[in-house]
Amino acid sequence: MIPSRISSVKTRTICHVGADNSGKTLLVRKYLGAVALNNITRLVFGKRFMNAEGVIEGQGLEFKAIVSDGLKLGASLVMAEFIPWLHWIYPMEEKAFAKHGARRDRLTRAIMEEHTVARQKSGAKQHFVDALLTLKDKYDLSEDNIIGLLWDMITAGMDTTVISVEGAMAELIKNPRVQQKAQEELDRVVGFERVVTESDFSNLPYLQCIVKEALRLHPPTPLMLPHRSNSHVKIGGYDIPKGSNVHVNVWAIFHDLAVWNSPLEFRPERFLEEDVDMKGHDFRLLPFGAGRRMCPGAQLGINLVTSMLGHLLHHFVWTPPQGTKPEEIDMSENPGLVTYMSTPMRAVATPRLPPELYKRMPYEM
Ligand code: HEM
Repeated sequence: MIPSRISSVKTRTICHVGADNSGKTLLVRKYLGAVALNNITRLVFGKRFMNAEGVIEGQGLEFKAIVSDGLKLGASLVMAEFIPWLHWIYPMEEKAFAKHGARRDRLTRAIMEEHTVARQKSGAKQHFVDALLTLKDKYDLSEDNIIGLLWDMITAGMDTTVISVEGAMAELIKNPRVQQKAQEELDRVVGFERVVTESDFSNLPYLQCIVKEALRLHPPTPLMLPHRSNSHVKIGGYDIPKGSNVHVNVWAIFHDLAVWNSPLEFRPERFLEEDVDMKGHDFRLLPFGAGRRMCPGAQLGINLVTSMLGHLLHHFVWTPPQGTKPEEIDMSENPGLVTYMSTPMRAVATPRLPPELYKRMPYEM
């Protein structure tokens, strides 16, 4: 269960892009990564590791190094698991895992201790770490359980949102008609005197369709996460022995001509014509999986992606770098458990709102 404040995070993506970058070619992923990092660490730990100038210091550097090591180690584990004879290539892996785990636990325990002291002084806060520490006795959670849960949220919530927004932005630059239609909706609903907030989402149906269409065309986890069968089953005529690792190829379903009209076309209107659920009830669109191991951060993920896209589109007109045509944007993807675009997207952001709306805003922790 995710505490309500966690599901109502505000993403000030604009603070990271800024009006002073007008006309410059930006590496969009760099800014999205900074927003995702700050969002997730605020939700989980109640901390921003990156300051207003985009500089990461102290605990933040340690945090970033741990995330990056975890991803590298995770990737090698998957390879060795699928091709057992490759195990010999990774002789140090167990030691590396133990070292990584110890480093991660040290940092997390220090942060947990800070929260325990703060809670004793001024009562419970609503960050995920506080929620878990408060529920520790009720649900018999060990410290290791809590550390595991905290890091599940971090690793699962960061790349997925960045990939979704980068894919959507690439499509919006390739399809200026869609970008303009979204901006017209934002101008109508939000106007020119304030920024988008979460309470606007229900009045922005076209923006919501863009989020769905982006997750359909560019699902961040195209094979979902691996599941292991706990008994022998037969599905669609195939025997799946007990203990098999099973991947569901949602990418194939989302691009299937038998399921979607013109599946390769980025056309958010398809979801205005037919409202397709994407939270596990309609098997045509399962970017978050389905069933009891479905993504527990689905609604949070949707809100984060909607908020980031809403801010980016409301504040800026997005075009390809000078001398590049929209159709030249490389949309190929790197294979992996999460699939980033092979070539990080570059784009030019031109401000479209009054200057005061680009100022940094104070935030509450
Ligand atoms: C657009 C964003 C996101 C997408 C597309 C996404 C997608 C997924 C998918 C496909 C799975 C595996 C489901 C399965 O295999 O059945 C998953 C699992 C998970 N997701 Fe997400 N996710 C997103 C954002 C988030 C966020 C923001 C969080 C939390 C902060 C989160 C936390 C998790 C966790 C903890 C799991 C593992 C659940 C388990 O093993 O039972 N996700 N996600």
